[in-house]
Amino acid sequence: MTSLTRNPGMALDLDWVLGARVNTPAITRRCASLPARRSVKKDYQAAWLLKAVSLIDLTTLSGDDTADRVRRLCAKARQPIAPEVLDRLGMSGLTTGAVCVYHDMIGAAVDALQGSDIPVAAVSTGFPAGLSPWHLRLQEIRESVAAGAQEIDIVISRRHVLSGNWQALYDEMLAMREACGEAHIKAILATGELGTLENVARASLICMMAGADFIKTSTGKEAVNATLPVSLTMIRQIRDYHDRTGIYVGYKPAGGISKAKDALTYLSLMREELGLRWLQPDLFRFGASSLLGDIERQLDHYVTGGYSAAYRHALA
Ligand SMILES: O=C[C@H](O)COP(=O)(O)O
Repeated sequence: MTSLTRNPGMALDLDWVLGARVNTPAITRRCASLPARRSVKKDYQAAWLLKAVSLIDLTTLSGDDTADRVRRLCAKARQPIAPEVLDRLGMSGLTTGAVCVYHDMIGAAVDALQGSDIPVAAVSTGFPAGLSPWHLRLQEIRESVAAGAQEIDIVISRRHVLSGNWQALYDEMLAMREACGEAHIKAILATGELGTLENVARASLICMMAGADFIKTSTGKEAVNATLPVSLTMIRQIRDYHDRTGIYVGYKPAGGISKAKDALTYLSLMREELGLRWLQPDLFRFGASSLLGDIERQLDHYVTGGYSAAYRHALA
């Protein structure tokens, strides 16, 4: 896989953060027009769906996860699309971007992915609430890295955003990044709990200033997870951060993205707002547990002309 880009971060610039404004009606209008305008057909659609597969953090984050389930997920990450379908599409060697699991499942995932280039991502820091004692959240990051996770998805303290305590959010993010060492850090904002798009924009900037390699929308456990307006708000902050610093930060929408057509809409949004560079696995991932199943069905349909039953793709 493409080696991941790192964000060195910068000093907290509060003027920049507090100056961030979001034109909510304009964001809403732009997002409403996207699914209707986006129309990728036939060969192009198949190619874009294969691209989407390569960008999935194939995820299982359930209380009843077992090593067996994680091993099956890893087998799927190694071979996400049936070889005969891939063959008909003239492609080989396709894998997902990563496998994403809870800390306790890292060992099983690392073992099952031996010999592949697929990284293990772990959700750490008391996922999903992120409210366990501070020293334990940092310790969990260190232990996840020691167990073999190459990517760490942390959750920020929503209360720092809701109370406007930007310095505390910056300090928290900085400490978490340091605890990650060489592992890449994705900052989950839990946008469904941040109240306003302006808060989303400000939290995005703070996390990037404190060195987040990716900013991610949601844990998948909030009442509202990834949405297009939140995505547009976050990726415009990524663009602004890049324009001002030259630094590349990745984007990961997560939670509730389960349909191939929605994945295409997200890819189209990224391409229009940030350009093709942001459609590589080092700068874009889908956090998704069931998206792959629908993409498989659409590709099956493209190749065979008929839809396979969803149960045939139950694992993804
Ligand atoms: O980070 C990934 C999310 O937890 C996955 O959410 P999902 O199960 O709604 O696809």
